[in-house]
Amino acid sequence: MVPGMNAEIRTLEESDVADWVRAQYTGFHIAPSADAQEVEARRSMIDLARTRGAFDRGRCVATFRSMPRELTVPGGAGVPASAITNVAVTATHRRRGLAARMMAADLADAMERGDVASILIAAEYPIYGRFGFGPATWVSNWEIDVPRAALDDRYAGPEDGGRVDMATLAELGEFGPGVHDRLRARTPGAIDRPPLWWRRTTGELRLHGWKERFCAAYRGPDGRVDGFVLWDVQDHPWPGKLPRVELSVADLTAATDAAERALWRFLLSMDWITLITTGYRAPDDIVPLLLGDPRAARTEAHADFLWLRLLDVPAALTARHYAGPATGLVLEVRDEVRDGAGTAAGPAAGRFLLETDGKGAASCVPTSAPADLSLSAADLGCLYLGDESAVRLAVLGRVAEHREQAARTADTLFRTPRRPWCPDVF
Ligand SMILES: CC(=O)SCCNC(=O)CCNC(=O)[C@H](O)C(C)(C)COP(=O)(O)OP(=O)(O)OC[C@H]1O[C@@H](n2cnc3c(N)ncnc32)[C@H](O)[C@@H]1OP(=O)(O)O
Repeated sequence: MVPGMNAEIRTLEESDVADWVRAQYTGFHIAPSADAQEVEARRSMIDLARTRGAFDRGRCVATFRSMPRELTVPGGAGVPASAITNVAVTATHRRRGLAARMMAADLADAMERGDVASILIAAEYPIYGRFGFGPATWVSNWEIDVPRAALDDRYAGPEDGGRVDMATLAELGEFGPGVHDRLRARTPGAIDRPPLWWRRTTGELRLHGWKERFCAAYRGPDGRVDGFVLWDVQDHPWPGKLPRVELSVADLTAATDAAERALWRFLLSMDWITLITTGYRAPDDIVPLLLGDPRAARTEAHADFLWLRLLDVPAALTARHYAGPATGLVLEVRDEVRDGAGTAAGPAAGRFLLETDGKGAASCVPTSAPADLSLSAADLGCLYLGDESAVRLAVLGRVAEHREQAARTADTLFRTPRRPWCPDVF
């Protein structure tokens, strides 16, 4: 018998937590010993009923957990999503179906709870497509050569009647959640930040790796905080007495367009700073276009970010808004769930009639009418938040058109004016 083939997969008991943390760290190549304080801190983050381990001869060899999150969809509504994280299989037990078995169990729980989708951030691209996930948002990270960049004159003026001030992390704890909720409401792909996120970011709870960051807030003309930015700075030896200081943006959250412009302008005009790393922004972030020379923003990374798996197609498609006219589109969705032992029809499988009212709203119900488009659940996951193009997937042969121009119609309905973006790693 190959070791681990018959490992027991189950949710955790209180007494399993330390062993589970060790296994998760081992899988992520983090030194495995965690002291009692760290185990206690990790315990405060997990829901035992949503945390699984695989146990071989009594030792935890694989980890998996999920958390509730509200995911913003086009139009601004939030849908209940299951956010999967901490998926790790110890190298001694890899490729024996443990991740697949834990995924099948977690997806079954999510369906039973009535979650509309499961979401995750994939460590590596090839892992999750087989489980019905598709990349639904992408990110770009730019490195800006600041001395070369210079602000475009059109944006160098006064800050729209508002002002930027430094803020303490304690102040961030007060105004931050409200600003972030306003950003979420206008950003498909964003998820809520639970109170623990704010406690860890502001240093109220200092876990392994915490460091103090700089923070500034933008107040609009009415005095309300409309945005904030958190950043780190790394100073290097100054060659020939010329500054060489790098600024890394950890979080730039703006609830208004003016706040977004003003905060970037603030960062780009700081003395000494020679390089700004933007962090993972939406690929259509405004920052390169604020520069007199957008080429001074070099794309360091452009990659998939939030992966999405639909669990309830009618609920998901009804919850979001659509551009375009009143029309109908019949989607045939292929879906299979693999659990390491075999395959079965997945929750997104079926044929669905999407009818839009031309004002944004839509209904979606199962139908037996002939399909206009057929595609996999993973590819519907790519289209759902508005980022991917059905026409592009049709060129690849991943979307099949059974009615002329059906992919074009899908794009008219599904695509969003600004690209969806998930600002959070989870
Ligand atoms: C949301 C997150 O937490 S992302 C973090 C994911 N974790 C990591 O990357 C940590 C390091 N890697 C690992 O811990 C493991 O290798 C995991 C979790 C990626 C996979 O766990 P395993 O138990 O080895 O996967 P499992 O045996 O269930 O594989 C299922 C299928 O996925 C495939 N697969 C698994 N991992 C990968 C991978 N990294 N790349 C390509 N294919 C993969 C397997 O080959 C298998 O394919 P098959 O069904 O055609 O035979």
